Amino acid sequence: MATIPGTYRHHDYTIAWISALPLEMAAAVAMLDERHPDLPTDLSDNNSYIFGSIYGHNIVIVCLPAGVYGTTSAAVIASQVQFTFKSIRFGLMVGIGGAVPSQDDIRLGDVVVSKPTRDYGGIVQYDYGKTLSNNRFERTGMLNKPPSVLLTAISRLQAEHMVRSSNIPAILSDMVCRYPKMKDRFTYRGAEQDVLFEADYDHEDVESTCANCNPSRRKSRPDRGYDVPVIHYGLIASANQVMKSGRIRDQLANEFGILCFEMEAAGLMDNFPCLVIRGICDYADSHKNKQWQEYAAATAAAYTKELLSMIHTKQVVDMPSPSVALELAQYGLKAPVGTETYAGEISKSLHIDIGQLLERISNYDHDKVHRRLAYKRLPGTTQWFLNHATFKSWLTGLDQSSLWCSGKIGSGKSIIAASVVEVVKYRALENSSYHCPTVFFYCENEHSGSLQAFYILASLIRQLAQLLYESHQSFPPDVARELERFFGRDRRVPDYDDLREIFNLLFSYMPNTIYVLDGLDALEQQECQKMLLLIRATFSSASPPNGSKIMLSSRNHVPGYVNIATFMPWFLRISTFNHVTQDIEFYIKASIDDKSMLRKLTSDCSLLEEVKRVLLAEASGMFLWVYLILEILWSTCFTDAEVHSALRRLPKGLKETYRLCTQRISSDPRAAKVLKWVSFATRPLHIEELKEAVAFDLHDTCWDHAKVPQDEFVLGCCANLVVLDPTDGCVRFAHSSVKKFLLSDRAGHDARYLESEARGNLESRTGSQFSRLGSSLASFACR
Ligand SMILES: Nc1ncnc2c1ncn2[C@@H]1O[C@H](COP(=O)(O)OP(=O)(O)OP(=O)(O)O)[C@@H](O)[C@H]1O
Repeated sequence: MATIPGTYRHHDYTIAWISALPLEMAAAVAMLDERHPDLPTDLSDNNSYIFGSIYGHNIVIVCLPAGVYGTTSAAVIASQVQFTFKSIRFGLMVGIGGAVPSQDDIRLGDVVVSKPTRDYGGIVQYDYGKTLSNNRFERTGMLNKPPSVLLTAISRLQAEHMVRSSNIPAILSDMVCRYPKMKDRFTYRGAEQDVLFEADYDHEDVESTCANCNPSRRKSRPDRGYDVPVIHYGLIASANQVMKSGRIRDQLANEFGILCFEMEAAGLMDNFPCLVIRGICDYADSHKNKQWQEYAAATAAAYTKELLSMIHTKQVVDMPSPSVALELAQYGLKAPVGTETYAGEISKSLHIDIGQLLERISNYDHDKVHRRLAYKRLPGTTQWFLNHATFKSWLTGLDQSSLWCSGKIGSGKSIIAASVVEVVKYRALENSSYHCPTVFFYCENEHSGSLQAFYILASLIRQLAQLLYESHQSFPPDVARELERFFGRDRRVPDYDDLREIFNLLFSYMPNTIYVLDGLDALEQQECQKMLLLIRATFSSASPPNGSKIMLSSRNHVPGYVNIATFMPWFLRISTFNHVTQDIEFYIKASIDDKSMLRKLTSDCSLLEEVKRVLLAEASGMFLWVYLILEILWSTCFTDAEVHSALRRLPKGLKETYRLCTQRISSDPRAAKVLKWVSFATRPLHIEELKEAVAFDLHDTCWDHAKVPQDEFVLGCCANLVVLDPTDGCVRFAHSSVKKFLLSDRAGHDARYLESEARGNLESRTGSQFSRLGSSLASFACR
């Protein structure tokens, strides 16, 4: 439900972030996108809380009382948190821990995340059990696993990190930018300060640092060559005692396969669905000291933030609350998803469940598209737009209802639109906490019909109906009547005019709503005109009707009109032209840093600076061009001379660049296959589906696993024209213009990429009897 500024209540908070030490709490606070005002707590709740949000999740941060650590203290905290915040769905125990270096190549500053194994739920309470007569100690009991929403997010993030580097460095530099005071203590300490001694060599002098320890007893480990923290997934040991012995550490680690030691998790796991994340600050031996604690707390917090970006707020809200979940778990039951949001019938006059009703209005997953675009944004970019005086006056002013963001192809307008949606729907603008109901649509040719006015309007109606229902738990009678007529028992098939009327009705019941529509230029002329006429009729003057506002983003020209400003002159306008240069510069630098982790383009720093300079000068405002050129440079240049030569012959504009990409891949028949499948499947294919589709031909009659290519091949063979979408694991074109280019420029590339042939191929394939492809292939046919 949308939250009005300054009115967060206890029940708005769904995630508890638990820290054991103030320095861990500080790292947690530094991760907040937005800090919320304090809330009063019950007299019986002695905790002190800090409130805020990350990626739209409302989070309460709590710290154990000063000097009181351990499992018992954590258990008490957990029960108080649950008492005060009834909507908390799970906890994140985030802080520092001691590593077991023998289990994995774990270094100080790395992060260990608790992950269940066959025998344990992720945490091993090694001091819990019974002493047997022969003086042996038998560990008993298995602590609960983290909730599945977190385990799924972990898997997704693990997969992500296999294809791209983690966002932790970016999150940490953002932290230092926002909180310069943290720079001294919460940043990387240096590889030379990361010293590991042999497990059986004890610290020489209890009072001092390792200055007196024998350097010859240091374990030599290869230089990693990078300082980005590595994430390790596995078992974490928890007990009420500090682990300060290399020998016992390794003994326990060998017994359980433990990666890390800490002291609180065991107190939480059985009372509270929880995930434990530990930044490594020492090696749990007698040399243990505090030098790395702050940085380790920061890396664990940054990982947690990245993990939260993998989880949608609705997934959390739809989880049963821990008390319900624990109760149901005792009976081996699971709570039905979404019961809290959509309980029962929508009103007496309606005869279907609200969820079913919304699905009937539109089954388009607008939120998923949003997540994908928001995810693409490089942190730190699009800020120029959000800080633009015109944007601010549109968002907060009383006399401006309409804004148009215009710009050329690939200049980042969709990403800007997604940033605006993030700001107004899921978080608040820095220092202004502006939150309001938000309805949005990104025009993408992802599903058949999705570029039609009817389809867009249906999605807007669905979102408005959902917002209205969530705020009142029922519909006004006239709305209920209309919804019943078309989407309830009567199910009359609506035409565009019917939808327009329903939209107008809902619009009038939803004041102060923000509408964001991106990419109307992708529509055919007639469809675009329908949408623009509707927008003009609804937002017919500068001042906002019922306080609602609209932001359109599109290319400069829209089908049927010279541009939006000539059709609706009262629209405020912000052009990306000239404004995105700084973002593009940042994007070039970040992309080069990213790519250099895998392979350095050159070791000549001045040449690398030259690459950056030329790219910035030639990009002419297009992120997309930069993205493609970087791939070309990295996959075709292996000497400095080749880099110099490539820089002199850079393709101008997107068309020339696409042509170069397709020329490079045209000799590879498998690349043509990938392009065909990505083009003509009626829905985006999951990478696993695509790999299978590419693996087999029409003459194949049985499944042969050995033919299935690797992910890297499928993604790498098309010169970055297709990309893996980490939010759903599907493979899509890097941009909608790629498909248009491929279809329009057939003469310029491989003739195998012909629609008719692709159709025939796919149609025959869906009819064949692959054992594994089965249902997935049958579910999409050709357009
Ligand atoms: N702020 C950003 N951070 C990271 N990547 C970006 C950013 N802006 C743009 N990009 C990259 O450039 C691509 C093109 O951006 P986007 O789709 O937003 O352009 P557009 O202006 O909406 O294009 P079109 O006119 O075709 O709709 C994106 O898919 C993304 O890969």
